[in-house]
Amino acid sequence: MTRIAIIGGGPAGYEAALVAAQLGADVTVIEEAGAGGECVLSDCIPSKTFIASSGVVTAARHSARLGVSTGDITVDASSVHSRVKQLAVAQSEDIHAKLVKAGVSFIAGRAALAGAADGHQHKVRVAPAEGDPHDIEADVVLLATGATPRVLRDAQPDGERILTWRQVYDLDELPTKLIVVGSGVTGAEFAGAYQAMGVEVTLLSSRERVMPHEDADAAMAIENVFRERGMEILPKARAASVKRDGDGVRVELTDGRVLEGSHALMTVGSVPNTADLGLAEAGVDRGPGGFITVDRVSRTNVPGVYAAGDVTGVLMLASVAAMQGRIAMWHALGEAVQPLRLKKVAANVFTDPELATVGATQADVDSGRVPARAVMLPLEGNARAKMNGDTDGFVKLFCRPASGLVVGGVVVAPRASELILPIAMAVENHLTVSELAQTITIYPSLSGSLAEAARQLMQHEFE
Ligand SMILES: Cc1cc2nc3c(=O)[nH]c(=O)nc-3n(C[C@H](O)[C@H](O)[C@H](O)COP(=O)(O)OP(=O)(O)OC[C@H]3O[C@@H](n4cnc5c(N)ncnc54)[C@H](O)[C@@H]3O)c2cc1C
Ligand SMILES: NC(=O)c1ccc[n+]([C@@H]2O[C@H](COP(=O)([O-])OP(=O)(O)OC[C@H]3O[C@@H](n4cnc5c(N)ncnc54)[C@H](O)[C@@H]3O)[C@@H](O)[C@H]2O)c1
Repeated sequence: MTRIAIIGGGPAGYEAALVAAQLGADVTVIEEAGAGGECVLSDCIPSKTFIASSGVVTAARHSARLGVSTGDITVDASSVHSRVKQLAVAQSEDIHAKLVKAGVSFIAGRAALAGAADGHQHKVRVAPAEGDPHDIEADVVLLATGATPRVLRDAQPDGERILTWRQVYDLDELPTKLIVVGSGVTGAEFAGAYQAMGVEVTLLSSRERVMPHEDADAAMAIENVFRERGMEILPKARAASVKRDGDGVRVELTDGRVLEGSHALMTVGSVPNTADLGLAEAGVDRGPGGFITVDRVSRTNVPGVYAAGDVTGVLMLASVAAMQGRIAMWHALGEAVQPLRLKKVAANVFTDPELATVGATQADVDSGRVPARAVMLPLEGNARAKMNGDTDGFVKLFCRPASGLVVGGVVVAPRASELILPIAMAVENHLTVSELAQTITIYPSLSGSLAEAARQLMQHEFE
């Protein structure tokens, strides 16, 4: 029986463990924080639970537009935070139970590679939360240790006023004036959620616009909604330092500007968890930013040692982490396996409205990397969007110029995370715009705009 040791029990680690157990391997997962990892306990699940509460506030605030008055809206921060924490713990317990049921040995504690491999044998040093440190032997090791919020030298989080996204749920009350430092996906999601909850928010964007890695039209659409709702967004604003100042914070920008707020939320990216993992001693290579270098079947340079998830920095999404972990196990256990394909990964930003993408991007098309035609339809023309009072957003579809094959799309809309699936399926299954257009959609529905975009792209074929 192949012995597999998995260090880290987030989506990369636990999904790998389930696949390996299903294939009859002897699997041990060593995890420090709890089953499900930081994804479940402090990052993805808690932030989306928090955002679910903020969405209720937004709906209530906008209800008057639909002729419904709800009276005063109050947010009880401790109830919101305890719901966030309870849901995360419950999810972690579910995952733990699933692992145990699958026959996986789960050790709460830390682990590291214990030196170079002896032939095909790897040693993993385990420091359990309870009990004595010991070594276990494994034929295959998966490193799935995730990443940690990046800390700027002059902006040390104190857990009270200067916060990482993992610390916000410990506050007794919501901030009164929050400065969000960093406008990547994490910064944008939290800035939007806090603003919805009635917090005065200033969002610092080190670039020209928020979410510089996302579709420019989509990011600008979200930025416009944020501004309309009263958020202050400072472009080209890079924080040089964030200091505690009495009952508040003082943020100094690199251009000398100074901002004051009640709290600062640091969302300036993540660094891989590779410290004390024994990588150098075991000869495992790391690349730029310290991320573990892997190929498309999750192999490191050391035979028998795989890595998956945020610690590889490939694409920091739970879905990708899970797939990298599964691929590692399929490969290690001799199953037929398709190398990781990043071009077809659907992703979603949980702002209001949401921003979902899949496949080719506008940047691919503009640069000529992907020859494609595009159509963008604002939701202002969609009957259902008008009824719901949700017209901020659009759908955008890309297809091959001659064949009409759907190669990608962008949706900015309420629940774009659900609306992206038809485009993702079209991209995955090589459907054409004609095939998409000939699908009868619900009337009235937001998905009707997808079919309409496809119809418009069909028309171009004949021009
Ligand atoms: C605020 C936020 C929101 C996000 N929202 C989404 C989202 O909506 N959708 C999405 O797809 N992705 C989202 N992501 C990204 C997603 O959370 C990560 O891509 C995912 O957590 C990666 O999984 P992982 O298994 O690599 O790492 P993790 O989930 O971080 O798990 C790794 C685990 O390894 C443990 N560990 C580290 N070192 C050791 C050691 N030496 N021994 C034992 N255990 C160790 C850690 O404690 C951790 O629990 C979000 C990220 C952030 C920051
Ligand atoms: N919904 C989701 O799926 C979701 C949610 C959150 C995060 N994630 C993933 O996590 C990964 C990381 O995203 P992220 O937003 O945490 O990090 P990021 O690295 O993408 O963004 C951090 C931003 O902070 C800026 N920054 C850095 N130093 C700064 C300073 N001193 N002052 C002002 N700005 C500064 C950077 O320029 C960058 O734009 C992404 O790959 C993302 O997809 C996914």
